Amino acid sequence: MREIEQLEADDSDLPTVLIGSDYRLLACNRAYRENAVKSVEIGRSRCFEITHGYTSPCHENGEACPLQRVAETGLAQRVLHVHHTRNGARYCDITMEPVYATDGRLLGYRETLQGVDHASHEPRADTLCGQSAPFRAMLELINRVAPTDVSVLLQGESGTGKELVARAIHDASERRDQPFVVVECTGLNESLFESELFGYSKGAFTGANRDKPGLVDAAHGGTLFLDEIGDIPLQQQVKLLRLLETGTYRAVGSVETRRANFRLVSASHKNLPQLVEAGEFRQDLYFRLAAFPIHLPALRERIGDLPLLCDLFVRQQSPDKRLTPAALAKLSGYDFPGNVRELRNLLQRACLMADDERIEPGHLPPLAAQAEPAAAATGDEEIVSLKEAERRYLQRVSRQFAGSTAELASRLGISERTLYRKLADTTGR
Ligand SMILES: Nc1ncnc2c1ncn2[C@@H]1O[C@H](COP(=O)(O)OP(=O)(O)OP(=O)(O)O)[C@@H](O)[C@H]1O
Repeated sequence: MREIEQLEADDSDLPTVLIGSDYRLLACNRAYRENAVKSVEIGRSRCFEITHGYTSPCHENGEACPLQRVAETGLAQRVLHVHHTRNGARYCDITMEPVYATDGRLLGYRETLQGVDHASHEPRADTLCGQSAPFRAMLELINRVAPTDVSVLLQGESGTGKELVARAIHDASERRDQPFVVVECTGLNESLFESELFGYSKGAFTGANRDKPGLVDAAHGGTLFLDEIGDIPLQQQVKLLRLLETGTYRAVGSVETRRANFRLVSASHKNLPQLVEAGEFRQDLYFRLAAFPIHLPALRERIGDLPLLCDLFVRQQSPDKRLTPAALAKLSGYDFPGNVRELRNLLQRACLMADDERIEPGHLPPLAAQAEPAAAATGDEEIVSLKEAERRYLQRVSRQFAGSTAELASRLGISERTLYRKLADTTGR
């Protein structure tokens, strides 16, 4: 029972708890008690009651239960959950492992809860916001890699949040108090590339009338974020590779070799493996950059996050305004080639166009519809449930209709309240 005494006496800030096979708490530290919204009763309280407010285990509520997995496999597990804490509901990175007595008997399961500050499942400024499965899968990868020094490659379409993710990785790393330096690689020609990245010494070229440190110097101790890395021409790729392989560099016009100290995060909207295949990107450099690749889902792949993101951007622009369900339905049928950035810009404009607190479909610009399955033209009409047909129809008409929700409801022969409810179902995918 030394484990129990040790845990009760543990004064660290990481909430930690020992849980029995029946989900009851056997011991916990001070941080766990202070973090909990309910009072913790050792021997009585069950883990899912304290952290989720559930009355039954997480797996019966649609969430992965780490205890169940550890019991099955005997191996440590790490999962991402949303927990109720004193600071509200927040993402929590959970690690669970079995704990054995010296005689080999299973004592219970030790769970540590690491709060995630860089992401939120509610609208919160300056964090990565999302709830959908593709978003959570991305967040799990971010949380795993952030505390290490491994090079990360972010791949995703323009506007998917690559710079935001790069910052999140920096903020969640040991280097968070050191600089985060962004290098926009597009448009850096050969001489600019070297002098920007490595700096130059006085007299290196005409106009160099003083020593100038480069971005690698500026990032010393911190994170260097190379954005649009796919745009670097082959000659510069060699120089970057040399920097990464030797960990050293020389300022232009200098003979002094300097040692670099940065964590590398790079990003590209281009498909780098395809560029490698086409001979436009060096394979050896690609392998160095992509030690840990992370795919950032396009907004259309995580359309379930649309209501949350709309809420975030409308609140930021005009805290008193709200998007009507009809306007949300119009947005949800759109493809968003410009992703989250396009959504943010579109809502900024809509906030300016709406005179009262309701943002209606007419306040949004015309949006090209997503391609519908071309069935009718071939005569092979797809058979779907009437509910699904209604969903598709409502999405289509709310996209096309430029008037208010009240006018649309009247044209459809239903009350405005019924239309609101149906449209909310339509977007709650
Ligand atoms: N998950 C998210 N939660 C909140 N805001 C987001 C999220 N993803 C992106 N954004 C916002 O969308 C905008 C675009 O993000 P960002 O500049 O990071 O994208 P990017 O992928 O780096 O774009 P580009 O490839 O064009 O440089 C920013 O305002 C950013 O704050």
